[in-house]
Amino acid sequence: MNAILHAQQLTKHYPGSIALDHVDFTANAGESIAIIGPSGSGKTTLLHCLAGILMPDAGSVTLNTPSAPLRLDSLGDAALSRLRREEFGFVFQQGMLLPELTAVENVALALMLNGTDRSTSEARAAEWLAALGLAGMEQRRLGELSGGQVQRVAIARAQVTGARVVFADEPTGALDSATSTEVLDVLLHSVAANGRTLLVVTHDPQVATRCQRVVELRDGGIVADSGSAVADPQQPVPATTNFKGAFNV
Ligand SMILES: Nc1ncnc2c1ncn2[C@@H]1O[C@H](COP(=O)(O)OP(=O)(O)OP(=O)(O)O)[C@@H](O)[C@H]1O
Repeated sequence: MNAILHAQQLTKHYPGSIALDHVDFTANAGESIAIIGPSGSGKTTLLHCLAGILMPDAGSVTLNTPSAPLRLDSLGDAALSRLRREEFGFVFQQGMLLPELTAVENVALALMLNGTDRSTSEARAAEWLAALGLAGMEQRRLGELSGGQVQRVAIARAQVTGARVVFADEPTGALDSATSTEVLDVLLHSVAANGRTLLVVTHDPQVATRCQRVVELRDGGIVADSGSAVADPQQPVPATTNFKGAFNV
């Protein structure tokens, strides 16, 4: 098993609450992992600590990179921002995309922030949008897209840079059930086709059922972990929708 992200004794306090209490956790390369648990159990705090968005009060997070293991707390702000831009992708319920930009500009921006020129970035972004079923919608602003289409834009943005780990927080939380299924299919297939690791915080049993591994939090601690089942990125995820495009753009 090839560990990609390792958390050791992660602890995070807020006034009046312990959001994370000495959590040990390892994500393996290519796994899709659902993080479930009641409201307030620490799911988002765990995701944010693993992604270097939030620094824990104690404990550490280590990302295994091809060159060497990197402890997130050993990096300065600039290095941490760069690592997040290059290695991590984010699909949140809202907030990661800019409404004043078009779909293609939103996706291309992730590449441009990493130094890729505009025309290359937009060409690559358009390929991703097409692979995720949004061909012909590249020039629409977010307000001209449905909720499910906006989440496809977010899924494209999260992966266009080649991020090795994708973090999602309630990616289907604002969608109806049929649209949730479609967006989930797009997310799981695109991540699997590219061999990425997916960590998804969810209240949606459908999301948890379709991930390879389920980790349950309660009161800031992991109380159940279905364990690493399949960590084979070549293994197809069962489809409920037919897709155009192989995703590995
Ligand atoms: N910025 C903050 N300030 C104070 N307390 C916080 C803050 N963020 C989280 N908490 C507290 O930390 C605990 C864990 O919160 P967290 O958001 O991680 O839970 P969650 O499982 O993601 O919840 P939900 O499912 O409702 O989103 C909760 O008790 C919460 O009130």
